[in-house]
Amino acid sequence: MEISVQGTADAEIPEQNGVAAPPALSLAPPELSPDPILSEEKVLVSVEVCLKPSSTVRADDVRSAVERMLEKRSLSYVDGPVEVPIDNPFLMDNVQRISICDTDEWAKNHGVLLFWQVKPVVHVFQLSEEGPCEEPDADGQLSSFNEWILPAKEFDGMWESLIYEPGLKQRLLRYAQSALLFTEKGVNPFLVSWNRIILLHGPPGTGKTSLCKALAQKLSIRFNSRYPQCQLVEVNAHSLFSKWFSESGKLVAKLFQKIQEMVEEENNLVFVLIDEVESLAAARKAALSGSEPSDSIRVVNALLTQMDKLKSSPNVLILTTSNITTAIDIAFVDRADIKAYVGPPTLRARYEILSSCLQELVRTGILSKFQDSDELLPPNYASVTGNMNLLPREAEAAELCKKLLETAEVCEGLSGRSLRKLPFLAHSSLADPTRCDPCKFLDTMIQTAVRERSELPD
Ligand SMILES: Nc1ncnc2c1ncn2[C@@H]1O[C@H](COP(=O)(O)OP(=O)(O)OP(=O)(O)O)[C@@H](O)[C@H]1O
Repeated sequence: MEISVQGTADAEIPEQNGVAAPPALSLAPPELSPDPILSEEKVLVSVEVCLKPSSTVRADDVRSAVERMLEKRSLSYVDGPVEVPIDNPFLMDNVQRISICDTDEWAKNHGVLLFWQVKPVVHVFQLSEEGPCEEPDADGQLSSFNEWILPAKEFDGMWESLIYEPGLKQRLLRYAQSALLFTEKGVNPFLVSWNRIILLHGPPGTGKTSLCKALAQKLSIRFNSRYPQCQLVEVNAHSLFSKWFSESGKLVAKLFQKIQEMVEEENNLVFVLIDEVESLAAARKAALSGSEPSDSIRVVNALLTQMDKLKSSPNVLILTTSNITTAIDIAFVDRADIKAYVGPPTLRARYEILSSCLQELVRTGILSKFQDSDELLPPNYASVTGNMNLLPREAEAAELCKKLLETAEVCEGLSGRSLRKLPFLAHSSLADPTRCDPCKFLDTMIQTAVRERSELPD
């Protein structure tokens, strides 16, 4: 029987074969999501506040100071930096930067987000400068995992630098936030089932590993009131299964023992990043064909069992990546809740990636400024592809945009990794690298891209 979850008890009950059908299960009619323009409901906007490395003040004091500062702001909210007010010595002394995040989706659907529509949620954090901790094993060999304290200086800005089709990053962030919330609230896993495992798959160089690290960094900032400590353990599955094959069993045991110790501390949020998970399937296959020691299958099984064990800990999220979707162990794919395909960059993403490369070269003085102005930014993709009514003085900017768009078109088929290398390769082929304006530089980028594409395997 179909159960309707809409309608009210007063709704007319249709007759079925002359017999009055039983009343449909009545739930309250769904509420329309309130429009903050018309109602009192506010849009939650994350505001991230990065403390200076030297700062020793309490995060709560900074949060209150930033909240007071934002109350005085009568501007619209868009993603990007907010200036630290110079008349606020407390913030000036302690805060490195303040950024507004996640408003882009709202802006896309509804236009401008005005200050009175917003409820800012302030997250205060300080970056760890410790770097990766690689523990050598008993024989002095490098271990098969790296450990980071989050939020780490090395991953700062990574989230913003990754450009995908709209929605992908938000989807991952929301998924991870829900997964942590469900566990936190003690939702019964027999009634509602979810794992805390994400699988990103797609061609090489599309930013999967970086996206996992950036997501872990983001979550460590967003959840820092609940989890004041946060760690990322980066495991390379390939090295786990091939480098010291006979030792693999011990390595898996050692790795998970270490993770288990981290997880036992309930204020610790632990991310386990397993790269190249397709090697699990390869190890199992090799074991079956007899070309590898037969205990490899036990190692794969041990890994899966250990991952299942971790499921009972509320403070772990497992992030995995693979280049070869079809070859991922089916037992593994089944365990992942979110399987997101991360493909090569679209035209828009290529434009934005190349634009951010140019900005960086202008910022560092390698390229001259656009039209000798103070403006570092070439116009964004939307203004290039939309109806751009440029003023005459902006004609030069328009020229630059067109060139950039042309370059992005030529780069079709190149991965994000290759795109980020392109400016370097182009620069190294310049006859006179000391005199470089952005438009001429883009001509060299086009030539370099054509050469790079011709060298791609068929
Ligand atoms: N969509 C993207 N936007 C911006 N930068 C990107 C993008 N994709 C890749 N990159 C750049 O490429 C670099 C390499 O990415 P990363 O190693 O994370 O890719 P991957 O998909 O994990 O590669 P592999 O599968 O070969 O390990 C990133 O650090 C980033 O600079």
